[in-house]
Amino acid sequence: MNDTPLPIRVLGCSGGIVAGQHTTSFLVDDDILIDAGTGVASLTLDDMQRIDHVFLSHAHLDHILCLPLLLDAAGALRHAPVQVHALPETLAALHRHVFNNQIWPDFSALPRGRPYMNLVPLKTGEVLDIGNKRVEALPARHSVPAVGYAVSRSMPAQPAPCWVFSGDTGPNRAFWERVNALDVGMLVIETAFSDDEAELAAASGHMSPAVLAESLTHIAADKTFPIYISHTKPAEVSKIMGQLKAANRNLSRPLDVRWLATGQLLHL
Ligand SMILES: Nc1ncnc2c1ncn2[C@@H]1O[C@@H]2COP(=O)(O)O[C@H]2[C@H]1O
Repeated sequence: MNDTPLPIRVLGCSGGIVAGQHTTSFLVDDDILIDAGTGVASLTLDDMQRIDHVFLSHAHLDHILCLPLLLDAAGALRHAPVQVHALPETLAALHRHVFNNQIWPDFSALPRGRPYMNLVPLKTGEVLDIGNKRVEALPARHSVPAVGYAVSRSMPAQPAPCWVFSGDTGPNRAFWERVNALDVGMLVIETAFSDDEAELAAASGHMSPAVLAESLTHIAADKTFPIYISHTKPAEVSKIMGQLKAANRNLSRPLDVRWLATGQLLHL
């Protein structure tokens, strides 16, 4: 059914590893994985086998770490290669540095005749319809080529609310322009560092609370949706949340800012 709520399992949403937390990975329905961080390790073999499409936001380790292991665990159980979608630069980096037959087998060519994955380049702004779901690659500004994603039910007759994921990004007007044009049901946006680390956040293409608060002023006045904070660095979680709450209180229009947790189940 096209109008049933779209379940999104937060397998991981942390900016680093620590007991009980995992790095970025979201399971949309049961067949689309957005990023493949350490959260993938909490899936059963049955869960892994059902994943037909993996969308990667960028090539950094915390977002791709479990892809090689996922393919090794579930590849032989599947009848078709997993479609791995990402920017061409991301796919090239993966192929060169990970699936190079040294760090890991090249599963885009192995096993011979029935490889476990198919690398599918995408462009920022591209929209893919996958069964009854729609995935759009959104602009992001990070230290390496990156995208975010908007995911929704495909509804031919009417726009459906989207789950929007910023990916790793610093401030980026193009992202907010697209967000304002979409029917957003909920937004997951990163705030990796506290304001004390604002310099590092800027150098590494991330948000800090003051920068995020300024960015949130770009949301059109008629838009309301929950804003979930992700990708916080484990050593700074409480500092980031404290600073973000204070910055949000000072906005002329305070927003519905929430904390995203590993294991959370979102319904769009
Ligand atoms: N110049 C830097 N100095 C220290 N740490 C960095 C620097 N650049 C990037 N990093 C860290 O490396 C991490 C790579 O993944 P992230 O972008 O999530 O977050 C980044 C920071 O935590």
